[in-house]
Amino acid sequence: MSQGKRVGIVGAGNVGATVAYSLAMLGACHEIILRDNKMDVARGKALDMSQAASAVRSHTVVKVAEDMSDLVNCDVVVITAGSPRLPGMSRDDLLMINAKITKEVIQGVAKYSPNAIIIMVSNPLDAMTYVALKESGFDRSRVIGMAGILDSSRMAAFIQEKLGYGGGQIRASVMGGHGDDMVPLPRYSTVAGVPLTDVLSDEQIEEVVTRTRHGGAEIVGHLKTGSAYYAPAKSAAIMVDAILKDTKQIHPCAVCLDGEYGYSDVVSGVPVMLGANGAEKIIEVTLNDTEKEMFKNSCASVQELIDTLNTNNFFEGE
Ligand SMILES: NC(=O)c1ccc[n+]([C@@H]2O[C@H](COP(=O)([O-])OP(=O)(O)OC[C@H]3O[C@@H](n4cnc5c(N)ncnc54)[C@H](O)[C@@H]3O)[C@@H](O)[C@H]2O)c1
Ligand SMILES: O=C(O)C[C@H](O)C(=O)O
Repeated sequence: MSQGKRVGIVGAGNVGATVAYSLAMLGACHEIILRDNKMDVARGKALDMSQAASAVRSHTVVKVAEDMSDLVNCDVVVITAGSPRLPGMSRDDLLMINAKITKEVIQGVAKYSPNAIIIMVSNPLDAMTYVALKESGFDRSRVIGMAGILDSSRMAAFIQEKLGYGGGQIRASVMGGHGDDMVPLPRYSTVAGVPLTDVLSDEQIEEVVTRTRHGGAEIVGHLKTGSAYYAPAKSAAIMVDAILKDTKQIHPCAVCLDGEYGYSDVVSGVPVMLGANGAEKIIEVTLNDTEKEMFKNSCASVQELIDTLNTNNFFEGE
């Protein structure tokens, strides 16, 4: 199934290189093409990874794109180009700088890999997914943002830490945008099938929810020079693998809504069925009034960023 598949990765920094490494170790595709402005860094990492793939007898080869035109006929392209935040910054502070980079690289992707499925990673994630959608002109099913798998995994890890058991058996659920007002859903979270509310107190659940919302900043605070990359990269690799293998499994992903949950023309994180055609189906789960209100606030935050781009005539001339 994965034979002959080609994955492009734009941005060979911490996240991009780790996505590439993860895919190469899985043997998820035949070729990975790394593109970064820092050509020598990309070259060095591609060589290093191809040698690691060889060590584990993986058929994946990792190459470098001299420019965007080498990113031709990719099945999936992962976009991690852009600045990460530093301590004291919010993801939204990256809006204008990363929107410019996203615009430029997406135009290249649309030109050279017109049939690709784009997985956005750069922050602020939901707004960058919106930019990628508009700049590519692709159907919304082919422009998908990575955040929900990461945020849910973080929530699961924090639940495990609180409980002291259940690792690998925890299914946590997070919807909404990838910002401080994301929507962790304890009601849809379980430990080996047992509702979270049966094993943690309300107070403990609230602590998990708050820590999940600030999970990215917690790591930025420790690293100081950038943001998380192991869990983000693995989450993106899971999406790539699901698409290449046409698994039809459901993962929380950021997509442009078109009436789902009562919203349109705004990107938010929702459960999505991933397959060979990208986001093949959006699942609408039942939210109670409190959850609906949180989802509404989260969509409003993403909408504000889109409005800022429009106010700055970012999409003008298209
Ligand atoms: N969605 C998420 O959950 C999530 C998680 C982690 C990081 N991120 C975001 O991903 C982005 C990358 O993070 P990182 O830690 O890998 O940063 P990084 O600085 O390590 O890597 C970014 C890379 O992009 C490259 N780049 C910049 N402009 C480019 C261009 N026009 N063409 C090609 N390459 C270009 C840089 O040279 C650099 O190597 C950041 O915006 C970060 O906030 C998102
Ligand atoms: O926190 C960040 O800025 C990076 C990423 O969005 C994350 O959640 O780890």
